Amino acid sequence: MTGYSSKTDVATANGKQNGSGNQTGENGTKPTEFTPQGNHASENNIQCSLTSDEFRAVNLMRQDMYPYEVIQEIADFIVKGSGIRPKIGIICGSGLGSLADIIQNPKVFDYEKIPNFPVSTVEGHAGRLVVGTLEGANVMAMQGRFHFYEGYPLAKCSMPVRVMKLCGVEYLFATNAAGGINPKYAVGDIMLMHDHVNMLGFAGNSPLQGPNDPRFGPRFPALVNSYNKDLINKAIEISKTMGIESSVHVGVYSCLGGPTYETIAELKALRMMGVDAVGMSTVHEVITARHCDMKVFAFSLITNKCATEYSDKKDDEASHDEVMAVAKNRQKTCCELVSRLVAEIQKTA
Ligand SMILES: O=P(O)(O)O[C@@H]1C[C@H](O)[C@@H](CO)O1
Ligand code: HPA
Repeated sequence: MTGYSSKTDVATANGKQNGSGNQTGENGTKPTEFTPQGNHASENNIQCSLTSDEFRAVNLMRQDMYPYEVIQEIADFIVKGSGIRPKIGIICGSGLGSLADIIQNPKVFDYEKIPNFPVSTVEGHAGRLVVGTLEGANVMAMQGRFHFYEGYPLAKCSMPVRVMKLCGVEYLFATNAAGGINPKYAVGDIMLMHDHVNMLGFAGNSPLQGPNDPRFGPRFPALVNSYNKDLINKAIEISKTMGIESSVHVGVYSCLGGPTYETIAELKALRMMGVDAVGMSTVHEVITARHCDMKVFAFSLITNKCATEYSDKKDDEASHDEVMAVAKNRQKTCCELVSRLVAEIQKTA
């Protein structure tokens, strides 16, 4: 979806561009001259030619303030609807939706049916919330996450983490597909995240921007020790028992805004900064989870190798098809790692 603009460049709700401001939309509705209050269009006396429905659609997508009470309502809807108070929340990365398929006695909520919930727009993100049990533990999993490049503000991308918190979740498992920058990483390896570089944060964007509600957490949360060391160590032990320790690493992830994959110069810069894997998600979810004091475990499945030198090889180009194919190939291993770690948590509970 594009933002609204002047009359010569009208954005429509389905993302198509019309040539002039005063035509009839595809659904036969004639755009009304709609001047939203308090935005730059009205301040500069530029008329906005969206229909009121279109304006509402844009506004809904851009909405980033979710008051505590709204989050509470969503959480109540899920807890009542499932009859379960989950302890562990799982976010499935691109192509890793099968992490939710292993949940037993699942109660499934399509995102469209959850009040005030965004919808998934990316291939490999089904758009369902699955609540049930795994290894005897109550869990909820997002089969589909929200990304900044989809047009959602960061606070909206990570709003479901707060929903998890108010459902009772204490542990967040965030997973993602990522490009491997560390030359030692191979496609199909797993990187346990022990830190991140928040590139969107460098640019002044945070899911915690705006008024702080202390019922969630402090105004200025610390982020050192964000990634729970006990869980990382447990995962390393599990990888040994699975016989995959040589393809499991501990490293630093960085999130860029996407949807473009990175240039060689960007990848070189990230490597110099100590980044091992790069993606387009997770960091804002981790920030939101740490803000409300959840324990975080996160890993990247390395779905492609990132070139940090110039060459003519077509192989160097990342593609979402490749990302999805590798994730599909490695889903069994990822599921086993997650199940075993959940079992460990459940054992010590
Ligand atoms: O949701 P994740 O971070 O796993 O997905 C990655 C980043 C983009 O959404 C997509 C690019 O292929 O995969
Ligand atoms: N870059 C950014 N995001 C990604 C990549 C990548 O190479 N692979 C999977 N998600």
